[in-house]
Amino acid sequence: MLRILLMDVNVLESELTTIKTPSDSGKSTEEISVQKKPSDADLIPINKLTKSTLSDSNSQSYPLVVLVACGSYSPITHMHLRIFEQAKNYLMYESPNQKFDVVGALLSPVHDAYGKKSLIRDLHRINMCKLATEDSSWIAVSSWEISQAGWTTTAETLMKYQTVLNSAHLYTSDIRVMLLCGADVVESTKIPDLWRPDHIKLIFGTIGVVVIERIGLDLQVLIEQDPVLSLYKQNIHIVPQTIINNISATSVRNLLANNLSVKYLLPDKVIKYIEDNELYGYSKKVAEQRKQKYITEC
Ligand SMILES: Nc1ncnc2c1ncn2[C@@H]1O[C@H](COP(=O)(O)OP(=O)(O)OP(=O)(O)O)[C@@H](O)[C@H]1O
Ligand SMILES: NC(=O)c1ccc[n+]([C@@H]2O[C@H](COP(=O)(O)O)[C@@H](O)[C@H]2O)c1
Repeated sequence: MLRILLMDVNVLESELTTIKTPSDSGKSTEEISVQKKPSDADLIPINKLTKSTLSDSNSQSYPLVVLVACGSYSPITHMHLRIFEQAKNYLMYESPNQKFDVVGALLSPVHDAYGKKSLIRDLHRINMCKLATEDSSWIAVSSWEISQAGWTTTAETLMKYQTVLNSAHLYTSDIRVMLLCGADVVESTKIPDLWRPDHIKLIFGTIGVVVIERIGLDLQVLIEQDPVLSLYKQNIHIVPQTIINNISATSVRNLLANNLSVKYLLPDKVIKYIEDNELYGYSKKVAEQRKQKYITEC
């Protein structure tokens, strides 16, 4: 089968021949690169945005929201996907305070230049995120961050998405981008020099944040005790974890490095991609050797 790939030449020129992309049929693919400079519209998909639902069924109208989750996704897990659903449930139906009409979400993998040791190449992370969200009617993957010349701060990324959504004129009322993250990201604002003070003010004070609780971290206390975050607590929506799920990408990488099963921690399509491309230390040879040993011993 002949497969044509459209890729951002700025970032991916050198990668084209070596990376196996998701194949619909599961058969082998031949890759040809067609070089094209992608526009923001190519990189920031808006095709999955839904119509407003809460506002339609009530005389009252609710602010329209697109959730944006910036992160490493190395690799994407079921927990990363789950936080979108948790946030949507909470903002639309469970929150005792202001409710929001969640019309879509963008999953925004970070640029390789962010420099975290655990990051594998951004094209792999994007491909896995796309496979993981194929079946979602409302979560889309943005390649905008990885297509920039270097790392983009979260505040700049959110502002970019807000601008693109504003100029698309999709709804009669305003649409608002909000940051979706786990509690560890909020905690990281305390790390000296990691976040610019004006960015903290912009993200927490103006844009708004939806935070998913993580085991071992008391968010209420963290926010109350922080002189800056406590100023913006009205704008920080804390989503309780009613079903505790603590899958971490770190533990998934550790399992893969030891050629151990990660089934049910990640979508099957993502597992197949990792195995096909032998990512995170997973080795087909070791897997085959183990299989042979098992057969011989039985
Ligand atoms: N178990 C979890 N509970 C709540 N939020 C989570 C959980 N796992 C990840 N997240 C959130 O998902 C987003 C993307 O996560 P990211 O890939 O950057 O880090 P991570 O999953 O903690 O990975 P790593 O283990 O590599 O540090 C972040 O906002 C993070 O806080
Ligand atoms: N100053 C900033 O804007 C800033 C600082 C640290 C992390 N982040 C973002 O947070 C996300 C998660 O990063 P970690 O995986 O390091 O927690 C990434 O998308 C990263 O870009 C942003």
